[in-house]
Amino acid sequence: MAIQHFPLKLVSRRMLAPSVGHYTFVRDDGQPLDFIPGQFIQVHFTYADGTATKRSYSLATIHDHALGPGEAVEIAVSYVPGGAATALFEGLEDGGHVDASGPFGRFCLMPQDANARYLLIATGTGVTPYRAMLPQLEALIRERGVRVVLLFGARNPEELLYGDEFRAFASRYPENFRFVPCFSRELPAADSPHAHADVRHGYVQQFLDEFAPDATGDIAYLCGNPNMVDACFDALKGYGLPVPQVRREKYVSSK
Ligand SMILES: Cc1cc2nc3c(=O)[nH]c(=O)nc-3n(C[C@H](O)[C@H](O)[C@H](O)COP(=O)(O)OP(=O)(O)OC[C@H]3O[C@@H](n4cnc5c(N)ncnc54)[C@H](O)[C@@H]3O)c2cc1C
Repeated sequence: MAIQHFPLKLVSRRMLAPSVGHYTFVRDDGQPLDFIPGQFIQVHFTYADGTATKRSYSLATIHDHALGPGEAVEIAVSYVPGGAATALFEGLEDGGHVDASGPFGRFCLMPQDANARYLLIATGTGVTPYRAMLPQLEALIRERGVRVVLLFGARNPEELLYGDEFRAFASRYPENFRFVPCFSRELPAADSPHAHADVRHGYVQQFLDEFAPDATGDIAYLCGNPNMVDACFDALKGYGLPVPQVRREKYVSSK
């Protein structure tokens, strides 16, 4: 897929969590934007001294067809205190523009994979590639009965990004899709919709053992906080998963 440079116009923004915004853009040059779920775009801007810089954002758009001109290009932006891109996104009004390029990356489901199960692991906005992948996962569940465990690390229920969507998907495919939110600080209240049997208290890497990672049947995807990605990568190697079966996307700043 050719990398392109294009303007994005902000259509709307809503808060997913106290410091995470879901931004809906459209490509504003009349061209389509195709991408493979799991890929990301880069947003280009300049620091106050005029130096050019860029930041990467995974595409969150649920991808069930190639995006035509004018169709939503969605990303989730985590606000980082003092962050340069954070300031840009916080100050952006509806109708405002950012300069973008993409799509980039290979953190994608591979058509040749014949695994029995996917272990999808994320923290924070690292869950957005898996949102984009939902239609592909649905097709794999229907076509070859693949099983999926989504281990999603958040500090508390407020930060469980797209939690309702993943829960709805899990209830549609109870035999195949397990949604396991791991709360590091605060568990949901007993009457919260997030308080289901699969909720765990702790960090995602603490719960890998429960799912018995297995080199013969599993492919793992790790996305988000670099420390989490490294910890899970080491743990999965310890279970015997070869490196090509552990795919990683670390959310590091590209200053
Ligand atoms: C492939 C890829 C995909 C990414 N996808 C997303 C995405 O979908 N959504 C998203 O929000 N981010 C994503 N990121 C991270 C994103 O590109 C930025 O790095 C992040 O938004 C911070 O940018 P900033 O300019 O606001 O902060 P910066 O100006 O880069 O950083 C300001 C300060 O905050 C620290 N910092 C930077 N990031 C974090 C953090 N996450 N937590 C705590 N402190 C931090 C820095 O070390 C620095 O001290 C992705 C990164 C990569 C490499």
